[in-house]
Amino acid sequence: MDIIFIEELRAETWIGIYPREKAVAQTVEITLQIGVSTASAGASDDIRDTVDYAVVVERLRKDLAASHFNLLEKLTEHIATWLLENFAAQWVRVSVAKLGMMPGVKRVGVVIERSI
Ligand SMILES: Nc1nc2c(c(=O)[nH]1)N=C([C@H](O)[C@@H](O)CO)CN2
Repeated sequence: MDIIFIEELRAETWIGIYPREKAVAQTVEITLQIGVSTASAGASDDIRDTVDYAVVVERLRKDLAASHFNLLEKLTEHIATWLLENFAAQWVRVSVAKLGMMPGVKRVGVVIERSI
């Protein structure tokens, strides 16, 4: 399995179970591993034969700016499903973290793997 990855993407979204989290968008940090054959693009050198990571980042930021979820579990599942349904991905590993939520903790988050 070949992998296209996007690491530590920062995006704004509405996420959390507490009223203060529902009142203001917050930044999440996302790492994606997208399992897709890169053999065609490796041969053709043509962006149309692969997953364009710039397109993934742009569309994901737009999608998340309008998304409201309670749990990181739900947000992470949403991203995994979106990748599998909209790109030529066969497998994805999605990590979503909140930053500085608690004193003495750098990140909290969820990592999932899904496949078609
Ligand atoms: N397993 C989870 N635990 C918690 C979540 C979550 O999304 N998944 N969320 C919260 C709050 O929204 C938290 O981020 C506030 O600090 C608490 N626990």
